Amino acid sequence: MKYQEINGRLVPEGPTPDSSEGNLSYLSSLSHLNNLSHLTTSSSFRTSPENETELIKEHDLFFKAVSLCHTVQISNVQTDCTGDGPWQSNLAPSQLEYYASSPDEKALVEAAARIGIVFIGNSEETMEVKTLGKLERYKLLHILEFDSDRRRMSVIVQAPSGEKLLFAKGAESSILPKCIGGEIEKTRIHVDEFALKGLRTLCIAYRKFTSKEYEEIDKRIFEARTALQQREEKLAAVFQFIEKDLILLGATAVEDRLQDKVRETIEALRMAGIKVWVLTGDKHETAVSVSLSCGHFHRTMNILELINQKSDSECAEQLRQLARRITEDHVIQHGLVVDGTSLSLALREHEKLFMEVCRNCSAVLCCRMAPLQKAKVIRLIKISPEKPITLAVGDGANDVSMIQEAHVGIGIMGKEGRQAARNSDYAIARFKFLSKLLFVHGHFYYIRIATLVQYFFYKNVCFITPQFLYQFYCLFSQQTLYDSVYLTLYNICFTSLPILIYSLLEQHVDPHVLQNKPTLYRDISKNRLLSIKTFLYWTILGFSHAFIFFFGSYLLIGKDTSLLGNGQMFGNWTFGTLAFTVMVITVTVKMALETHFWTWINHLVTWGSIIFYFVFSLFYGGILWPFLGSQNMYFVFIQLLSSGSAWFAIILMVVTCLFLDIIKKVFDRHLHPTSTEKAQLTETNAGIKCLDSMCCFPEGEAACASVGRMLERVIGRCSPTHISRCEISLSSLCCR
Ligand SMILES: Nc1ncnc2c1ncn2[C@@H]1O[C@H](COP(=O)(O)OP(=O)(O)OP(=O)(O)O)[C@@H](O)[C@H]1O
Ligand SMILES: [Mg+2]
Repeated sequence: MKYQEINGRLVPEGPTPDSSEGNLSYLSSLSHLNNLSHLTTSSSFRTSPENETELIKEHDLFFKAVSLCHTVQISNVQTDCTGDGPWQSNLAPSQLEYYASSPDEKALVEAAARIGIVFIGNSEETMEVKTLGKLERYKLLHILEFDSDRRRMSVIVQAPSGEKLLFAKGAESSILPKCIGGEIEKTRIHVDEFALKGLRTLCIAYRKFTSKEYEEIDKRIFEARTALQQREEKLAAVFQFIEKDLILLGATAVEDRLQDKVRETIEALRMAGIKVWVLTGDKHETAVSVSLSCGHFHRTMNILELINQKSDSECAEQLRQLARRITEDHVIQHGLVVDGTSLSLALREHEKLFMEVCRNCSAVLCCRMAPLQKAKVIRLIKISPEKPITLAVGDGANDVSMIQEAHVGIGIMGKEGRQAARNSDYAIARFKFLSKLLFVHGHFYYIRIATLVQYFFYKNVCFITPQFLYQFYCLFSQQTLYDSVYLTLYNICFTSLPILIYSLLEQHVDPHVLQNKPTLYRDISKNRLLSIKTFLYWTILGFSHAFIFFFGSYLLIGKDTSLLGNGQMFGNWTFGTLAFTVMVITVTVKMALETHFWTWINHLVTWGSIIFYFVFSLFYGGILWPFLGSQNMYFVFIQLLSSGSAWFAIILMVVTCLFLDIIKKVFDRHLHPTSTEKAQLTETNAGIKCLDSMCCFPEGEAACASVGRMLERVIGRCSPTHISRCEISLSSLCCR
């Protein structure tokens, strides 16, 4: 806890971890007010005996509220070690391990424990708190659960004295309007100050119930919870009825530290041509401050605001003004801040105008968003005229709806539980891994899938077109060009493995280059590799290859040509087999030409497929198989291979087919290479690659340093050409 604010008095520095009994000196010091003067800002505060008791009461109630109003759980393992369970009153707080779905709650309960008000366990019916070593049992009557629309939660407890109390905590916008007592205005100012520092704030309040009041609300809660229809609405109405007439106790501010490399990751996303929007439930000031610190907003940016709009017309006017400012202000970049209520007004009737403003802003920040609003924003972007692909990243339960709405949903397994991760398409452990996920794995899989799909079309066009052309020469007699076994095995055995292995292993550029140069991602943006142009290219390539297979075979071993030494001529099946053989080789070598990353598996399946075809054909046609009724291919393949001219025909046709493709590739690469193609030329040192990945782990860093030193020594013995290469590798080591 960074700050606490108790009834208008600001405590600038939070308590520090202390003894096993909590920071007893802190609370006991409350009774010696000379120690307390530095904690207060209220000038009206005097250290008189009445104030002293009042202050102790306020502090006590505030911390009681903090340690009772939550849904934190205690780890059983930790509590087992002293006595017989979590109810042990002599349990040392340092042995307690708190678990919560909200990191704020955990921080607050831990902070209260350090002060000396230790939450030591709960069951369905009681909550136990130890105040300065004295055990107090609170009967837990009801929990009014937190939800992101209400932005608050409450508990109703029965104090040991028998009093029935409601403790509520939540966003200042949802608690302060419900308060009728306490230092509301002072607290509001303090909360704003905290938020400007980028801290996450919560307000804490309480209410006392008379027994009659409690009976009434108990009845209402029971009715709502057991309702068979519209339970949610009924519960919301009851919560609304209960959480009112509160007395403000104070506010808390918790620092929500950014994970490491958030700034770098956001910068990389931007360089990759990805537009970043931040959607958060946080307060406006907190959200802006966090956006500035994470690099979403820059100091040089012109920040436009659409906040606190009350009506449609006011909102429309503000939007028009913003649109005007964007055209008039000669600033390169604009950032837009919009809050939940203004956003719903903007989307009601002025959707187009709003989108127009957003389109001209390089960064958009939406704060105080309810979960469904986050999903709505994603839908709005999805259906905008540009039809962009949306990706949502979130870590909390309030991000689930937006994760599900986006084309790609990514959940971060973090302090806020696993709900987001469980509902996502991909789950990552840290935000920084997003760049590797997109720029390395995303890029690889896009290339792999794009090639896989188009190659399949290509190889089947190659396969079926000669059969079609053949019909013109066999009087449409339904005679097949290839034997039925070849027809069956073409896609299953002869040409399946190279593309399968390609689509699993291909790395067209070194992964480190991809990660360090996010701009390469632009080469595959807008589905560039699956565009009509590339699809047509592959299809035309397939047709041209098929024409070469068919007419090449026809010309080279046509009916009047004798190709065997003894004057024998080839028949129908030999003609078909020749075309088929050329096809299997061409299609496989074409895959080899597409492959940039050669492993032994690629070699095995590529050359293995061709060898398998030959070996299979030799056995298939070379033996009279007893279980085959008729064997059209008997000795056909062997006869084909025994002709030198057939070998010449095969080589000539394969080379002709691939030559066209190679020429196109060479011209393309030299005349207008893409950045990815340029990067492919960047030399990468295989030895350094494994070092690089080693450095990603903390344990690897020490090893890296020593290897780095060793390399430096080795450089001294290198030739000048090698030195420059080593230096690049070394500098990449030193960056870490
Ligand atoms: N456990 C809680 N108890 C009471 N109030 C809470 C709790 N968690 C959050 N709040 C309040 O409700 C607000 C909205 O919370 P929500 O979880 O929707 O978004 P967030 O956690 O602030 O931001 P993000 O969208 O970045 O996760 C918070 O800003 C906070 O003021
Ligand atoms: Mg949250």
